[in-house]
Amino acid sequence: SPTTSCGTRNVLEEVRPSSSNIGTKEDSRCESAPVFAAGQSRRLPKALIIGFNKCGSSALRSFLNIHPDVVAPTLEIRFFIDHYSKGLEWYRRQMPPSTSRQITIEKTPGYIKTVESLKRIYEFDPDVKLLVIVRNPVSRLQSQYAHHMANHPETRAANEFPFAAWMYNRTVKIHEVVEFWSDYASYIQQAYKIFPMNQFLIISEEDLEKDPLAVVKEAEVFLGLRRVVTGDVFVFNETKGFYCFNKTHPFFSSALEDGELDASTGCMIQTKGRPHPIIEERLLQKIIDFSRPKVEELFEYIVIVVVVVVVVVVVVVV
Ligand SMILES: Nc1ncnc2c1ncn2[C@@H]1O[C@H](COP(=O)(O)OS(=O)(=O)O)[C@@H](OP(=O)(O)O)[C@H]1O
Repeated sequence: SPTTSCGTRNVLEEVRPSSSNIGTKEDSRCESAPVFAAGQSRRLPKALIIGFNKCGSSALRSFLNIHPDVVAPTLEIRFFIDHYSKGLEWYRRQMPPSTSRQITIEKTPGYIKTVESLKRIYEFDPDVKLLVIVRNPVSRLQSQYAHHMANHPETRAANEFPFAAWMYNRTVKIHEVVEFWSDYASYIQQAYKIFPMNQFLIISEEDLEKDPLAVVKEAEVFLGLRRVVTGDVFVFNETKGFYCFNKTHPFFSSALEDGELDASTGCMIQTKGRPHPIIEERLLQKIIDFSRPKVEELFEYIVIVVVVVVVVVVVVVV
């Protein structure tokens, strides 16, 4: 392994900042004089996964990262939200090394949430490609609940906090909770006001879950990558209940750099793909009813955008 200023750790260990060392003295010392493999350096992202959390954003990053022409830091760097004042050089230093043939993709689902971070991204690179992943609001709420319970084991042990209690035990009304977690449309509209529509790829978690190959192939075209990912890269894991990487595939070695991947199974780590709670019928119907207008708004908006793009293409061609 190449030697770095941090000692004898290899290049990949050296470039994976942990949440505890981002921006710390040790981190900058390690990055001040790295020795990379021939032709490698840290490069700023050409594409960003800007939304949405609990929608499969990590699996999307990890599945794109298997492409030989893609590198991606595992951590959410949150540069355009929390670290902007540290400057672009700091941001660049958080990236893994890449060759000139590779593109860097960074994932921070919170970027889509504020106009300020979107404007900063535009200033950073008006041509940057933007990936957005959305999900059925019911599953997104179940995922958020599972996340909450995993982070509050004391309530889980007491078994006193079922999904319904989590939904109702708040200062805001349940319809507001549902609307908040189903509102993809207004954030996407907000982003469309800053970037041209052709810079977005909107993906659904359901598609990623059912057919990761189709999503990765779509992304290859969108990102201008070589079309090299084939069906044998992914394999459905019955125990996990999700598609995972085929550990015998030659591309798997690049997936191993991903800190959210379980190398022994080829699947995403345990915190990705937790069991979801069963929702009692009446509450489920309420969630569906409250979320439907938001989802319809999203679909109407996406359809309008598709029609506009088709009309523009036809006009240009004619
Ligand atoms: N292949 C594969 N493997 C594992 N998990 C998968 C996969 N595809 C999609 N998902 C779904 O990703 C959900 C987690 O979403 P995020 O990564 O966006 O969550 S986070 O916001 O970063 O915490 C996660 O939600 P939970 O099931 O609630 O854990 C998964 O349902």
